[in-house]
Amino acid sequence: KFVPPSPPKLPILGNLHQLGILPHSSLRDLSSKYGPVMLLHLGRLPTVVISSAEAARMVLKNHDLNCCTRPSLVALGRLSYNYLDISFSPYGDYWRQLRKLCVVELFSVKRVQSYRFIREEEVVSLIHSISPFGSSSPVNLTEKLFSFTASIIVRMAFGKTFQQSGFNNINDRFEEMVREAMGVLGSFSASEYFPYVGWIVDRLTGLHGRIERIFHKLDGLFEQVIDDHLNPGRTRPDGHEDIVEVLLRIQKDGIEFGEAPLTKNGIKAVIMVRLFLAGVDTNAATVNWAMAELARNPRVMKKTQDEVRTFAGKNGRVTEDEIDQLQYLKMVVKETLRLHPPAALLLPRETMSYFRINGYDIHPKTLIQVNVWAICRDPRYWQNAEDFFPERFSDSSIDFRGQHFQFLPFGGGRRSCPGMNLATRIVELALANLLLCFDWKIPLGMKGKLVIDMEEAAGPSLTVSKKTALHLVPVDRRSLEDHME
Ligand code: HEM
Repeated sequence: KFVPPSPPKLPILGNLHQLGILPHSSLRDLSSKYGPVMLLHLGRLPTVVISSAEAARMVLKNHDLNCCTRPSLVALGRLSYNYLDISFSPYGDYWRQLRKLCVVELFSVKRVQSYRFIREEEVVSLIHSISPFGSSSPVNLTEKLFSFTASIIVRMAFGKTFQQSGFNNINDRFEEMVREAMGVLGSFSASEYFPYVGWIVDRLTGLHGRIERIFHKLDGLFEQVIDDHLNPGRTRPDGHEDIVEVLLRIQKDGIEFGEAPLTKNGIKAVIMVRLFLAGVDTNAATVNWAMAELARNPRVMKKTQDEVRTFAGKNGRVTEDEIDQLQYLKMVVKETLRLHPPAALLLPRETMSYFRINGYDIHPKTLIQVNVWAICRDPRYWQNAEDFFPERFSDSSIDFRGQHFQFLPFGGGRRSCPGMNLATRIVELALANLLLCFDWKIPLGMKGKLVIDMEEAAGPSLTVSKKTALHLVPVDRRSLEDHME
């Protein structure tokens, strides 16, 4: 028997106490001692943590089929209507059908292209919201970016903004709802880890109540949206088939998902988990980290701005057509995803059958976490790994499409992210326009210094975000130019 190395564990808790407040970082430290294939016991759950590109290749390529199901975790189960969503559904016919739906319908090149006008309109609103009159006080970019990505996803999914849908009150609470949901999804639920008694702990810590509360809030919203779509007098403000419409059409066509047509809960699960919980926060966090890195790296900021201002934005805005000219900006996005992959440990997988990695036995029903955050900062693959240096991608074929195992911000294999194209379009467009329209300054901090805190937010969440909101001072280029004329 060849069991992967494990750190010493406590009775009952196993290694849970060693995860710390930033599990990806604690796991990197542990793996430097116990190796790239390490076995932890999270309560009763055996978990293999992968921390090298070679081992990631084994898991996501060579043995992808052995470990491409997802574990049935409590919070994931509730928020995905009992695993009816694509990301958390077990591997099988239902998942395969949903995955096909994503590739062919929801995130196909054509569909993503058809929502281009939404992204371009929302980027204009973002720019207006930052500086309508060229004022130069600090803005909370984190907040603005969240509203920006949320508006895009809401319009793609529902065909309308919250205001147009008559849900004015939702807009303000939406960020809170998404954060709450991401929090419970990333929480360690005791029911998972401790058989028989775990559920009592979850009730005592309030996790059970939090899951139920957030589930009902979001469920009520989606119920209203679906009813609204079923109203025969409904008009399309955006003039395009939105995602709820696509899902209702597929349901009506009676296409089988597993053994039955898509149910209403299935529709809600797809909108809930995939669009809202994965589409909003990940994109917002990426643009936010990119702006934070640029603000503290003036050389890179200037070089990116020069490129954007030379090759794009002749009409005052960068359009999606122009993005392909912006090769350096694309490297900036890659470098951001390398240092700050929003899903630091990917989404958990579970093994379905026995296999071996590096000579170690991996048994069925083992949780697999790939620490892409650690791999992306590993000096064995990256020179000056902690530095923000986009040029490292200039003469390199490395990309994030799942074939380069040292760089997997979107995962790899069968369960890799199908929203990758949409995500990169949103991120690149936002960044290009923020850099075209404004120069950015760091506000003076409490101690009179120009500093940006790059700490990661502790606590449970599926997305690694910046701990403190990013405040920057926008200097409106157009007002500067007007002033000079
Ligand atoms: C910067 C933005 C994003 C990042 C970094 C990201 C990253 C990821 C990662 C790491 C996974 C898990 C891969 C694995 O387990 O191997 C994933 C899964 C997934 N992502 Fe994304 N994602 C992003 C944006 C989006 C968007 C915008 C959508 C759609 C609106 C989306 C849809 C999905 C879906 C459906 C899955 C589940 C796939 C499955 O289990 O079969 N993602 N994503």
